[in-house]
Amino acid sequence: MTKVSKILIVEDESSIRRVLKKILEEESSSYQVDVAEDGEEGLEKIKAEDYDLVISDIKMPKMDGEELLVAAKKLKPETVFVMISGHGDLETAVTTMRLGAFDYISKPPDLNRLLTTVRNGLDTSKLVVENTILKKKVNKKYDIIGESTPIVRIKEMIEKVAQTEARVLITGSNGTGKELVAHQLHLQSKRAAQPFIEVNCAAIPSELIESELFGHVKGAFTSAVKDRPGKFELANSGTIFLDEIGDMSMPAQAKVLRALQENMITRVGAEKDVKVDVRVLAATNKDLKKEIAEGRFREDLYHRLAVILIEVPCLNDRRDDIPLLLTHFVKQIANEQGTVAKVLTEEAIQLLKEYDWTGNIRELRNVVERLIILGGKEISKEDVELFANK
Ligand SMILES: Nc1ncnc2c1ncn2[C@@H]1O[C@H](COP(=O)(O)OP(=O)(O)OP(=O)(O)O)[C@@H](O)[C@H]1O
Repeated sequence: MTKVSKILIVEDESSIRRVLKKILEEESSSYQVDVAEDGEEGLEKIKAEDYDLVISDIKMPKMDGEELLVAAKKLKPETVFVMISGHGDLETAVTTMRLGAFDYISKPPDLNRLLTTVRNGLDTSKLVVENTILKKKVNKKYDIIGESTPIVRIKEMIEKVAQTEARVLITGSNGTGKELVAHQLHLQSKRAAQPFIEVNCAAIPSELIESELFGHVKGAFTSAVKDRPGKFELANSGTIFLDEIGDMSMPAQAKVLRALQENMITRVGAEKDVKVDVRVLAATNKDLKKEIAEGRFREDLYHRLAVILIEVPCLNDRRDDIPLLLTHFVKQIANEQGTVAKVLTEEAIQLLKEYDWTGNIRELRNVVERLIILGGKEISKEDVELFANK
């Protein structure tokens, strides 16, 4: 069965409205066509119903087509708009394209052109919807699970801070979820549609870090065979996440400090500076105050980075979240493996809740994966005792 495509025609001239409706309904039985007489009525209908495509006249009483487009895109950004432009408003038609309209057709509408545009518009609509679903799936990977007081407090903080441009330093021991916090700060920010670039500062040898972060020009050093942008440039308009910042060498810290102070970077070997617009998030499992006292971390850089501090609590301090995390991981792993999720018995959950997890949620996830592979259909307390290795 073909999927129904819901189309709304917003047009004040009743003759054109009727003709358009008739043409579309005759073209395909899968087109379900609604009509509205002006922008205001159109907006009410868009609020109440999810349309795949809206065909809207530009000149209309009460609310014109451009206003309708802007208001509708705010409510339902994925709605595809085709504008109908009359003699005098070709320029407006071009403007509406910039405001997110898919296409425009001129009055009186040419039949073939109209049907092709509608078909193309509906194809685009399908792609946009699929894309949104995929993005949601990917973003779900970064959901922070937990309802304990410390986690709720962290989520509230993320919500407040994400909207701002403030730099954030995320601290906490290994595997507590610092990376998830950084992803959420990006996803809930205005920069969400722009790149999120992650740099693991501990994994890059100190002699390469400058080129990795700031890029290089051809010939800057032996292996620099061509110009290459660094992570700061790649993150332009978006967010850079400097993970394990406590492991960065002192010379590299000086360069990062300059980038933060001036919003400028210089590729290794280049003469000119490049302006960058990047939000900086950093994380560490080290006690940076101690690192500063021992001369391994620059105090000025610390103050640049830690405008907002988010301390992620370790799992032992939020044991109440363990059952939720267990269910989450069981589902997530079953999903990855394409199998049916197993069930943990109450006793198994209780036992896992009592173990000493230090901070590491990654370890908890590994244990769940092991239990799924080695345990029975229903994961029992005995399975936990045998395979959890705690
Ligand atoms: N609250 C949570 N809800 C769901 N999954 C979580 C949560 N916290 C951590 N995880 C999962 O645990 C693993 C480790 O988390 P993450 O990589 O964010 O930790 P980290 O603190 O950045 O670790 P590291 O210090 O080793 O870089 C990831 O698989 C992550 O998805």
